[in-house]
Amino acid sequence: MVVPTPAVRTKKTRAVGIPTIDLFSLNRSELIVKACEEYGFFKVINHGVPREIVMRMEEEGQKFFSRPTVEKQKAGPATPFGYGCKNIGFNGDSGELEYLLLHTNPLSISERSKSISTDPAKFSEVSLECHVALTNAFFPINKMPSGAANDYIEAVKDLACEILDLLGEGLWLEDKTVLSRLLRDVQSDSFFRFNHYPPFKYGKNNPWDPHHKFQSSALGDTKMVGFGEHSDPQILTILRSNDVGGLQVCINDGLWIPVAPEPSDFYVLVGDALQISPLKQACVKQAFTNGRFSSVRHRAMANSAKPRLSMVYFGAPPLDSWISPLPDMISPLRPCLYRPFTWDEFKKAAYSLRLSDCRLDLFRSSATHLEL
Ligand SMILES: C=C1C[C@]23C[C@@]1(O)CC[C@H]2[C@@]12CC[C@H](O)[C@@](C)(C(=O)O1)[C@H]2[C@@H]3C(=O)O
Ligand SMILES: O=C(O)CCC(=O)C(=O)O
Ligand SMILES: [Fe+2]
Repeated sequence: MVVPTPAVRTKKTRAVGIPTIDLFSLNRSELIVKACEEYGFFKVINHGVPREIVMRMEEEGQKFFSRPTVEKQKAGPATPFGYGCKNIGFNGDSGELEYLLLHTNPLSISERSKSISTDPAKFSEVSLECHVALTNAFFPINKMPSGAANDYIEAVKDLACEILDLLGEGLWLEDKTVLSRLLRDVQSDSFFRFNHYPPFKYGKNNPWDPHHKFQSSALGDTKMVGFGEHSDPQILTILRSNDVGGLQVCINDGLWIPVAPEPSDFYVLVGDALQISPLKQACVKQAFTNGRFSSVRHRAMANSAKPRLSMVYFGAPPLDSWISPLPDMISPLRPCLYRPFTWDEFKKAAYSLRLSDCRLDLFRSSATHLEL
């Protein structure tokens, strides 16, 4: 049997033309706006998230997924939070992966950590001050929670907020922090997800086997879907993985681009709630930006001989927040494309649909709906 070498794999998965934003650069806000408009996807370097925080979180993920299945199942089933294996959501989607989906509220993580780790405090320790702050309507939080998960989530939330503020600057919004405030809100409905894709096994019934009828000429062409095609419903996603590839993004309506794994960097994905670019595609997905940006469709393949571990932060507003185009994004030439809706309403719609469905189509305002 001819087993493709890792060198072939690396070449086949090298990313083409994905924008990289250096957060130290002077023109970063314009570049971020351009990347959001053109791709809805970009890589950030010089992001300021300490490596130690990332490595501690990765270690926690590795430890969890290497536990016996019965132990992992104690953190499940994912309804939607907790441990899930192969089943994604509630409507029959499945994939080649196992995952841990968490709400980012520190108290909720702390509660869950008891079934996730043999050392829950290391995974998520909430300080007394933080506990008081979170349970008191009149916080400020001046003492950060500690524990790998809290530290990681705080760090990537700060990164997401910095990017949203730069976006606000690049869009010349009157209030540049209007979006980041939603993520910083103590009631924010943001999620965190660990995805663990198993290594692809050589052998029978394997498309890499030369005798298999689906055998592909090159490893990169093999279709073993880990996490199927979708857009993320939230405002902004911050994704980081280990050094194993698999992520692909869809650009120009149908062209799938493999994204090179970059364990020291982060990838940023525009979610449905941020999207803009009006009437560009049949499946329009835009909200705050009234169609100027498009949420990026992406998927993750499970083609690698090594397990892939991704750590994904989904920045979302509080459930009762209204999602409607920002006033700066509406003009006589760019009329409001969507009826206003709450994040709660949108999430309910998302959970009633399949992974690959275009949820924002349900919220188009009646006038623009007729145009399609
Ligand atoms: C099939 C589904 C899983 C999902 C909820 C949904 O009904 C449609 C959106 C899916 C998604 C994609 C991005 C995130 O991974 C996720 C947590 C989210 O907010 O929307 C998942 C949902 C899930 O796995 O629960
Ligand atoms: O694992 C990945 O790289 C992608 C995961 C993803 O798209 C998600 O969790 O929503
Ligand atoms: Fe996603």
